[in-house]
Amino acid sequence: MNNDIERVLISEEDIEKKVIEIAESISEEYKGKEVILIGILKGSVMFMSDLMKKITIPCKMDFMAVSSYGEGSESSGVVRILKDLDFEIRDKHIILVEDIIDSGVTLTYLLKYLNARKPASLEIACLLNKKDRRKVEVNAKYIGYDVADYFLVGYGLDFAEKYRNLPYVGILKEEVYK
Ligand SMILES: O=P(O)(O)OC[C@H]1O[C@H](OP(=O)(O)OP(=O)(O)O)[C@H](O)[C@@H]1O
Ligand SMILES: Nc1nc2[nH]cnc2c(=O)[nH]1
Repeated sequence: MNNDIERVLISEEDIEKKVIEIAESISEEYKGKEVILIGILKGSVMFMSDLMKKITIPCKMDFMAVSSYGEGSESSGVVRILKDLDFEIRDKHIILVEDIIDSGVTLTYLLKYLNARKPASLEIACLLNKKDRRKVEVNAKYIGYDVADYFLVGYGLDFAEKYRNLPYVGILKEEVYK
């Protein structure tokens, strides 16, 4: 697997430090409240579990699975819910947890969908932000790293379901996906 990586963009150690930083901010800013973290499957799984372990206030987890209509690298703008929440979120403090924001289409849709259920608050925590790729503006409260438009894998990010288990975020060699 490592042979398919052009170079490591964010090391395991750096990810760990960043996750702790974000968890500390959340623990401080939501003190006295209970938070529900909602992970968007599957890419967020590593970030979600590491983040949750470092949060020191009461915290629950739930997951959603979504897919964009029309596969391929460009999001079509339409999002389909494959798995909805188990929890009722009315009057709850919600943080959506994502591995990466790219076009912003997925999160824009989810914010609208979940806001209709009247949570007390709804924010976003994402590890990676490809802000130059945005088609729709999304305001994420917690962002790990702004990244350039490389094809990234590892720490939850896949290519054809592979590489999610790499402990770092790396740039995939072009010859692997072209
Ligand atoms: O900002 P956008 O352009 O909407 O793209 C971001 C979405 O794309 C990725 O998921 P993907 O569809 O690759 O599924 P996965 O998490 O199961 O890998 C990522 O985890 C976000 O959910
Ligand atoms: N695996 C992966 N998924 C993405 N979705 C948007 N950008 C990326 C990326 O660089 N890698």
